[in-house]
Amino acid sequence: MIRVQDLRKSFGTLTVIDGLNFEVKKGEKLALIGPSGSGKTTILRILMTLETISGGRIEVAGEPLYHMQKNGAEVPANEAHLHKMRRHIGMVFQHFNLFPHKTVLQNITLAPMLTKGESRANADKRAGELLEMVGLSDKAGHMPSQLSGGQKQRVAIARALALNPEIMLFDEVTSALDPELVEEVLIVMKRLASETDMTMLLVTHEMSFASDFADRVLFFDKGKIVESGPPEQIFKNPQEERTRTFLRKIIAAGQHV
Ligand SMILES: Nc1ncnc2c1ncn2[C@@H]1O[C@H](COP(=O)(O)OP(=O)(O)OP(=O)(O)O)[C@@H](O)[C@H]1O
Repeated sequence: MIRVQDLRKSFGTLTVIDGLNFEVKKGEKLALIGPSGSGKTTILRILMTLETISGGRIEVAGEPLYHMQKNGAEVPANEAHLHKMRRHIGMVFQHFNLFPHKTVLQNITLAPMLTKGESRANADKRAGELLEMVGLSDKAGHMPSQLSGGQKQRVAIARALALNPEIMLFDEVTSALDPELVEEVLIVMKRLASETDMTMLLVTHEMSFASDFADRVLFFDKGKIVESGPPEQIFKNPQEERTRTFLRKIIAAGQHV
């Protein structure tokens, strides 16, 4: 579903991603973990086409994301191509990014109506189903300012799902929440992971969540994959010293892994 080959990304002289290779199969749930500043968010932003790349190649659903072949040469993808490719992917951000002057329902229906030309009736129906799935049927007419952080994040998840993406990207979706609100968002995401065949990539600092959610975990440091494997391997029997050092620090900070 996603193939990343020799990906490089620099911001000016700072190299953030340095020759990255990985694949994500259709339906796979992948967690990206690693120290702060190691480039995890940048990878999701690149997949969402919010950042350009400095080198390498990414394929999504068999098509290059950023570059298209023209007479045998690679040329940068144009806006129309990026627009088409973005339809495969939905993203949920750390800071919800809801439209503050729209109701919960309008937040969810806006994109399907504007970008897919869906009728209001169809968009409302689908939004109703999604609100039920995230446990917020009673909040359709509320404004975002009337919701808790956990509720806002569940609306953001419903909004991303409204475009029926095949791939969902979650960037530290619980790290801006008060601790007592984290669980309600994790429950929704675990349900999504177990009940749908969407391909999902999750960046998280919560190791127990990565462990419950993912089929496979990538431990990532300084723009490179250090170790990749099922959660039991990465958390219980890591093969690399850098992974062990990272996990020791996490445990010392009070987390269960
Ligand atoms: N737009 C930008 N301009 C310059 N530097 C950037 C930009 N975006 C990210 N960086 C830098 O790239 C590096 C990787 O950032 P990124 O946010 O991808 O890391 P991360 O692993 O997600 O970190 P965290 O876990 O703290 O969110 C950091 O050094 C960051 O300062």
